[in-house]
Amino acid sequence: MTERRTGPESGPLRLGTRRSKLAMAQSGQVADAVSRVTGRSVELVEITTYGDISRENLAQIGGTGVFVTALREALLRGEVDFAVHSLKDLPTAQPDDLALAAVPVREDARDVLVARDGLRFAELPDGARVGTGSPRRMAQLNAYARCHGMTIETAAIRGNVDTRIGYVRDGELDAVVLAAAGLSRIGRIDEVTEFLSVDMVLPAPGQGALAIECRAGRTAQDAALVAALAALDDPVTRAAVTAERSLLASLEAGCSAPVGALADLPPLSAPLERGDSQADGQIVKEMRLRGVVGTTDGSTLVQMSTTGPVPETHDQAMALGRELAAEMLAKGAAGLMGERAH
Ligand SMILES: NCc1[nH]cc(CCC(=O)O)c1CC(=O)O
Repeated sequence: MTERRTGPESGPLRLGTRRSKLAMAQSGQVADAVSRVTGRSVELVEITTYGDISRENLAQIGGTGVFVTALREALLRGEVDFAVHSLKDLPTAQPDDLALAAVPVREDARDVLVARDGLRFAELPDGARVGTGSPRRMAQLNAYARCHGMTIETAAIRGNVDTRIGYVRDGELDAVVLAAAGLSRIGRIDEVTEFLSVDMVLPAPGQGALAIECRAGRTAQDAALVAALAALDDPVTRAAVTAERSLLASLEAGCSAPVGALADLPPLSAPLERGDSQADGQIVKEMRLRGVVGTTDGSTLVQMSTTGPVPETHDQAMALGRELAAEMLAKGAAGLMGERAH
């Protein structure tokens, strides 16, 4: 932009961000991308959220939205122009006055193990203490352990990524489980001792994806920003995370419930491209949605998947999630979520 004007439409865009190292890293990356597509400079505005100051266990404070509410309030008060969230931390219901302007290309969605002595999960000794505060991770790790004759003890931890890895470095725990995307964004991906296969641990709905949120276009300026940010949207990632979150919402589970979900383009037989299949001579892109619900002790898991054409609209993506949820509920999924804290 060469023309200089005064007023909010020409000054720097203000990006509301949490202060954690992970939030600052992902906000910094998005800030660069936003300046590239809008031609405007982006200024980071630090905001403290309840999730950052509370010492309570996430499951106890309710999970959904603790990291997000303060950022949204700053948006609605007009103190910032947009915010970047880890998509997995967003409540499934989208408020009318805010727009999910872009879901950029997803990073590695997997969970990873950071263990002492370079150990993989299957190499952990009996009684190993594995840190994770996530009922979803506990359920799937405990189920894997039971299946393979291992005994592990899960320890509910929380805190930022550095703090969690610290429990392994100082010998308090044998291993911790984290999201690959988080480690990669703060430059600590080299410390991973195993990338956990999604057949072993399905990630949280939306894991590895970011959400760029701004005010819904009530004013011309807001509408212009929504339109400009759309350049950073990846339709396949958006369809995948929409289906995953629809599954979560249809299971009526909060983000701290033991629900894993992943939608991707499944590999099919050569010579077709990844994610393609042939029907009546036509190439049809397919998306596979996998879901899991379990008890945290891993004694019962309901794990199912469904495949359909890659959703082209929001409603189609929502339908994919709803359909899988209905099948999972028919197999008893609801009874496994009774451990929710609220
Ligand atoms: N629950 C906290 C949180 N929110 C997003 C990430 C990582 C980044 C992502 O999943 O996109 C993490 C840390 C973790 O689960 O290890």
